[in-house]
Amino acid sequence: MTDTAYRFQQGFPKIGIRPTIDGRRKGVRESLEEQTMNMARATAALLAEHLRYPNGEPVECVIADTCIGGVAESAACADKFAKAGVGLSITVTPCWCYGTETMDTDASIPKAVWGFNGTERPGAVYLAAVLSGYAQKGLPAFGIYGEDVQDAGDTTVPEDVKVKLIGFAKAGLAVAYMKGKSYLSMGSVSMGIAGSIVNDAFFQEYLGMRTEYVDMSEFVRRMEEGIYDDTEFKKALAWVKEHCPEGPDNNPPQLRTSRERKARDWETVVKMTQIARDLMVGNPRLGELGFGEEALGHNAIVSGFQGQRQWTDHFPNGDFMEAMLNSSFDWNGIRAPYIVATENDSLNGVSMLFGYLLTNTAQIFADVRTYWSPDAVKRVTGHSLAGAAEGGILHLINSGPATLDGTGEQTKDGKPVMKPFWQVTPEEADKCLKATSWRPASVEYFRGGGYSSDFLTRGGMPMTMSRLNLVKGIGPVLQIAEGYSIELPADVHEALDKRTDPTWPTTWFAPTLTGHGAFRTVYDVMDNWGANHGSISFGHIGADLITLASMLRIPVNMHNVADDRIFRPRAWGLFGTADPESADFRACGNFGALYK
Ligand SMILES: C[C@H](O)[C@@H](O)[C@@H](O)C(=O)CO
Ligand SMILES: [Mn+2]
Repeated sequence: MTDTAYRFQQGFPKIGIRPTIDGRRKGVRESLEEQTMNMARATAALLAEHLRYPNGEPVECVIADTCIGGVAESAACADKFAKAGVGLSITVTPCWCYGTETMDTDASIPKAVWGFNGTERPGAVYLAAVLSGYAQKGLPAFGIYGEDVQDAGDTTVPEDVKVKLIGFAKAGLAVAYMKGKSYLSMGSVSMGIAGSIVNDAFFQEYLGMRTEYVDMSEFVRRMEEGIYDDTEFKKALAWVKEHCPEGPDNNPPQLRTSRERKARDWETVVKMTQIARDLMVGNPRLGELGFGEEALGHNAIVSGFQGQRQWTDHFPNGDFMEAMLNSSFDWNGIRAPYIVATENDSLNGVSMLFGYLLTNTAQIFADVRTYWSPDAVKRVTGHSLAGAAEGGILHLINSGPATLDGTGEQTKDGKPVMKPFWQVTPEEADKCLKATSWRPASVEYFRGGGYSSDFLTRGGMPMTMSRLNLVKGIGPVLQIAEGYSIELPADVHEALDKRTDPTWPTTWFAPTLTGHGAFRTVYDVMDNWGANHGSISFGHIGADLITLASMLRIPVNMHNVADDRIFRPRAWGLFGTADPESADFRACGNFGALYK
């Protein structure tokens, strides 16, 4: 079985489509059956065309067996959906129907209603009626209503409706897919980083996820007792020798380790990579080797590795393991990334998970290290920042865990991009590997050695940095900054990079400014960042993150997404419309965590 087939054998949540209808027979219902079912079919076709599951297959929709005119048909549909593994629902209708009788009352699944904007029958009146019912019952639902009136026979889905259907479905699938999966904590708290205090109540109540914990000594046990696939190890080590060039040792001469020691470190970091992956998702080969329990894994969709300091004070650091697992390729070929947070920062891991599930692309994990003002750059390099970097830049850099996809060596129409694994070509994977060197770890920090990935992200990529923070008294809060990766002249990058640890991967990032709040200046973005880390996703996905956060009842405390791209449940407007940021906090607080 391939890596991808094995990992995704549990399957994926389906999208349930509910065509609702006016139940009156002898004329009304009969005249609407076909138009209503056509809306359901058009919605299913649209979503299957535009959305893919993490394994690259088109998403699947399940349509109710009949149109839903009343509660009996609602119940039959709920039954069908439960059996089919539906994780989110979209109700569609061109006409008036009976609100509370036809609504979907399963509180845990995200819901949307598309009310056809026509004149012959009042679909939009039903939409308003049923959304008031959802609000009254504490079941927030998304309302979709095309801006322009359509004729009754028009089976097309207007552009504005398409955007909303896709936006809702993408976020709803993320909610449904993470439910029941695990965060695997490998080790405990890293260097007092609060995000690595893995909070089980948050995972359980907000994400529907489990938290699993293993001590890092499990790596030692598996290495010493041979609980890994040695055939794969040999193949991996040979591949690493060919594709992962070792960079220069930046340590002071007296701290440099011997060639023998470096060779041993390579073996250890490859084994660590195999072991972390096996811990996350299991490995059927371990079963064949007589390790049935270990073969099963922890059903983890995201994990974190403490590393610093107990592990890294003695063993090679986790950088190679984290960087490779977070990438879309390794010695087994091109495959979906595993999501692994460094320093076991589970909250940044969740931000990575959100970005991954919304895009199917690999994520960059980084320290939000330095704000470089235009004046400071000018002072130390003589260079004047311009274009998207005009207002200053952020230096995103951390030992290791940034995906190698973050080199920007995949391209579309000649421009750097990060792609879902099924679009990545072997040549592109090779280019990402060639753009990365593996520098012997800084031994002052990492006494146990290891290798840190060193690369520079290509400029001009639209990117979104996000971060989940926990605040006592509120709970989780999400922050989002859309912007661009920046390409500096080589000597300017050199000069700035050499002032910190040059063995780590760098992304120069310029957030898009709005002129107010946290986006008045780049300095303000840095000054308002809630923690030491951020997760960076390719593309401008701020709107999708906001939709997802609202489904999970996580308020967004700062973002630079234009108002007309924001899509939240209709009830959010009932908490105030002039200041949606504050209303979001009230709405999330009022409805509470999705699985409470
Ligand atoms: C080597 C250092 O301990 C780094 O790992 C540290 O600066 C961080 O990344 C903190 O987030
Ligand atoms: Mn860090």
